[in-house]
Amino acid sequence: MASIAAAKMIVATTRDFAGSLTHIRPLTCAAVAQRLVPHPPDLIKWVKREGGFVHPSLRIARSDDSLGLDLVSSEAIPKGSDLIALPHHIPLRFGSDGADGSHSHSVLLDLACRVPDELWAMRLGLKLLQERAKENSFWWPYISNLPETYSLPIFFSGDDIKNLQYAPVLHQVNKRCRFLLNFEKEVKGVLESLRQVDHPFQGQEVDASSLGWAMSAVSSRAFRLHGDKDGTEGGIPMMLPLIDMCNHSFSPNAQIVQERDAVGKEMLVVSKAEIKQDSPLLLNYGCLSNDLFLLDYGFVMPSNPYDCIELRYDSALLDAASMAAGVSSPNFSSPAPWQQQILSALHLGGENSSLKVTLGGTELIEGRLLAALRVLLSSEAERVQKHDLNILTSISAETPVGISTEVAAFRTVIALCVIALEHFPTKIIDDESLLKKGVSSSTELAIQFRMHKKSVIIDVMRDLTRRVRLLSSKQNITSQA
Ligand SMILES: C[S@@+](CC[C@H](N)C(=O)[O-])C[C@H]1O[C@@H](n2cnc3c(N)ncnc32)[C@H](O)[C@@H]1O
Repeated sequence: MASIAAAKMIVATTRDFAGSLTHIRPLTCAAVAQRLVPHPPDLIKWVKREGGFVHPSLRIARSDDSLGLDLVSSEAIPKGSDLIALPHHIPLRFGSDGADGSHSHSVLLDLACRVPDELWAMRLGLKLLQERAKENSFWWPYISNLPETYSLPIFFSGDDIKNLQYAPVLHQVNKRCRFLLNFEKEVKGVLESLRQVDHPFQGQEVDASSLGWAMSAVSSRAFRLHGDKDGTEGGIPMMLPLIDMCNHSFSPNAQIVQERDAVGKEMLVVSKAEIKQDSPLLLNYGCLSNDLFLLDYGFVMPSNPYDCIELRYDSALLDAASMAAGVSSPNFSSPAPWQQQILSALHLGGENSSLKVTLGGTELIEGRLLAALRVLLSSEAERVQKHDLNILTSISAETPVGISTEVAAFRTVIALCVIALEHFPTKIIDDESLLKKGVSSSTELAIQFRMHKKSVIIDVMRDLTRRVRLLSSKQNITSQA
């Protein structure tokens, strides 16, 4: 696969690049938590010098849980306290300090326009690379404190990409690697004919590894907050120096708020619970699946309530699963016209269909899949048609088309889970013994990722088995009465 070769190439050249754009000090040692330079300037002092506020008991420290660096409080801080305030000129945005009408800025804009929307991090990454290359960049005290390398899967070896064992994420990794290789060519094509004065990267070479570094720095650290014109530009990505030293938790003790001051927006971090002495400040990066945590941030969350597995709605697969579950003559492949109509309304058939469905996460069974199962496993058109889609898609709507159809639907999903588990080349027990043997950090991350995916499937099976038992006993009581 070209993409895996790309990933290997990126791994091989990341360090070379880190040296090539470091104009202030050479990369002779990466001992200080592998930051871009060995002894970067004090970020807290820089923020204060620039007019920001940093709570006096905060300091940057090496995380106790090996999560890189974090921000720790040396004393207890009450709930509702201001912790950090960044004046509007400190965040690094695509437009910051660059909309100067210069040719180099329009070259940067032209390159940014070639990046697909879904890879928005690369756009801000171009700005970050520009500032990294610029001598006397205002943001150098921040940039020099960024990690030198990232644990995102685009930097994994080919074997570790395969070790993920999960097709939707393998697909995404390959897509991103392919993009970086193609974009390298495009960027080189644009830059080769430029005069030094128009060159957005001060004449320095940019390749797939430097682009990958910048894209990863942004995807793992940028926050998508409102722009200057409230509401109209929601979700503008910005890098927030110092604030981005906070690690992630689903039970955060701090949150970001934006406040308007005389000159623009101020970014504030306030405590949303008491910060205990010697505890890290924790922000919630979002209610994300492990796919996104891995692809964008390079870590996975154990017992992640938002993690799920993706499946394709495939009638032949559903027929097979249903038969394996003991459902007699399922007709997913040959729905009646009234069933076909509901499938179209669910976008699981006909034009504009979107066949990706999920299991696990907060929904247990994606509503569209549940509705399709309820509809296709029932032969009672009238009974089904009297419900609207809100009811048919809701797992908390109790057996809207009857207990036996509900049981058949849940059994079919359990069989789907068995099929999904069989697709993984290893079992959790094999993964555990691999981890015990000791493996590289990227192999460990890949193995943890696939173990969590398998746990999601097993949890769905457990939950549905419990529901089937409950429904079956209800059915027995009703038939005995
Ligand atoms: C915004 S930065 C936080 C500061 C970072 N620890 C550092 O050393 O610069 C996000 C990165 O921190 C790490 N991280 C944050 N929260 C984590 C968590 N809950 N588990 C594992 N790694 C985490 C990941 O490497 C992630 O890409």
